[in-house]
Amino acid sequence: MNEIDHAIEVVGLNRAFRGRVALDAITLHIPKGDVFGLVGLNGAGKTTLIRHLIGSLKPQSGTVRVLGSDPVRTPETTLRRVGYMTEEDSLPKWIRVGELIDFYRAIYPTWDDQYANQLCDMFSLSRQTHLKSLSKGGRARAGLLVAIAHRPELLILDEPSSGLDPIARRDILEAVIRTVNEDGRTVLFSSHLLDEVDRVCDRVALLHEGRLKSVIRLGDLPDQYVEIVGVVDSSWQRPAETNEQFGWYGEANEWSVVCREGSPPNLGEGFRVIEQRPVSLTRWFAASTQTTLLNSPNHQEELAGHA
Ligand SMILES: Nc1ncnc2c1ncn2[C@@H]1O[C@H](COP(=O)(O)OP(=O)(O)OP(=O)(O)O)[C@@H](O)[C@H]1O
Repeated sequence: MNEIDHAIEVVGLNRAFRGRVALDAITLHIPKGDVFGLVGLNGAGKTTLIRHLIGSLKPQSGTVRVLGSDPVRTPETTLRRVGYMTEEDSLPKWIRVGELIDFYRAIYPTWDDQYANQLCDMFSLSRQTHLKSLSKGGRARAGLLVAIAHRPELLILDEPSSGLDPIARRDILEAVIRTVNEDGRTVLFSSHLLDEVDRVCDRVALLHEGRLKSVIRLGDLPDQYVEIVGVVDSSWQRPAETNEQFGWYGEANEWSVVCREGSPPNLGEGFRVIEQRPVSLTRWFAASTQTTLLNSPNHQEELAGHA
């Protein structure tokens, strides 16, 4: 693919904070028109990557192109074509919804008044309401409104669901899908809520400890991976993890492992297969980040949090 086909092109991006690596040689191409998910455990580097995309961090090495341009060198022209919403409740609380809309309207030449009004109705927002009198979820809706009412070519959502109830989350997802469906726009969606990611994304990138561990097309997950579940006897020793077979998970005498389809698994002596099942995004995520999960005393809670 050439440059024109990608909304985001990151090549060899490195970033360290005070000598500590946060992004390690990230190379990632996100095709135009995709709804693209970014997942990873806390501290994996998702927000740091996104901050490079919106030009708030300059690459220490490597290159970042957003809609074909460098967001650090040409922020005005690049960022006008981008919508961005962060997990932080960062909008000024003293402002009214209407004033917030007028402010963003002045920035973006492509602002769509009719669409903004529709979004106000959809998100039950009144222009007169002060942001401080809205709930956290209400302010998140206002943040989403001003991120998408200029119909950006690329919408970047960093944990847009934090603080939202499930109904509000659905609103956000529907708005995301609507935005994308129009004219092949691109969405980059960072989230810990894997069921949401599963529902809306075409492709998912997994960041792990600052590295890009995998990029998968969600539709390919059932064809590419299988989970093998079995019971083990006392002689069984857990085989080493490989690129083809990873994410051993279990306790006592019942264990499972995620395997790439087509590669014969090495399950070890004393493992009796009781089931083969498709791999869910949550299980794939847990398997791919297994080192951390197994090492963490709270790995069950982490799994539950990502379910
Ligand atoms: N401004 C900063 N100064 C120092 N360290 C930072 C800074 N920003 C991020 N980091 C570190 O970089 C690493 C990646 O952080 P980042 O916020 O990108 O992770 P994340 O995947 O977005 O995490 P979360 O899911 O918790 O939001 C972490 O170790 C974090 O502590």
